[in-house]
Amino acid sequence: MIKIENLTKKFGSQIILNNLNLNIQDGQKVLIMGQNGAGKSTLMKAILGELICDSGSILIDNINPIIDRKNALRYLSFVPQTPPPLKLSVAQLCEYSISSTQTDLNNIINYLKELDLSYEKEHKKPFYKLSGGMKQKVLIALALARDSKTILFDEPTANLDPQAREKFINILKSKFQSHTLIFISHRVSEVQGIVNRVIEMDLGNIIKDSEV
Ligand SMILES: Nc1ncnc2c1ncn2[C@@H]1O[C@H](COP(=O)(O)OP(=O)(O)OP(=O)(O)O)[C@@H](O)[C@H]1O
Repeated sequence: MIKIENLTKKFGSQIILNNLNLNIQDGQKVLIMGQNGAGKSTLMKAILGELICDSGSILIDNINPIIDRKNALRYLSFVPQTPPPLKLSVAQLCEYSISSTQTDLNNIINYLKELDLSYEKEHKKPFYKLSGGMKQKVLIALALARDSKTILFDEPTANLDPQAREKFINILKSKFQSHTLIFISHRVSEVQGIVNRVIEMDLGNIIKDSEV
């Protein structure tokens, strides 16, 4: 369970997260929406322990991700909005993920295959030379293969073609029913049929929180 209490984050004098309270139960599929600059990515960074907030608390299964990030990250995977410009080859990136998270290479390869990306064909390529959609597929496959209890996705389908998007959604529907999934997206249609809760943010506040 993710438990967020009275979380406030400011950048300079600008309040980005405004005394936010939010509980996400195990197994929930949550979409976080809101206009550009509403604070969605900032909230995700805070959950991942990447950002120290000014006040309030976050607990992930009773672990504070700022104090014990390594332990908190055992339960969390993350697919970022902007893939990092890594010089590592796809194979090296997979090896890194395997060594740091006990992921199985066959799992990664299978998810890539399901998303129509051939590991055989692409594994020697530097990650930064892949197309935007291919990068996204690699990051999605790495996150899914970790099989962590909670997976956070920041605009995961933004670079995917319609077929890959459908395949991604089908994988989540068939294999990740019991996981906690948290998406940031501007479009409900992107994650329709998966999410059961929609949260809308505006200027650092939760302005709507509804079951769907
Ligand atoms: N490191 C930073 N330093 C200063 N301001 C920041 C920083 N990171 C984010 N902000 C500001 O915080 C606000 C919220 O940004 P955030 O990225 O959380 O928005 P978002 O809801 O994810 O937007 P988008 O839909 O555009 O991705 C913005 O006004 C942004 O300029």
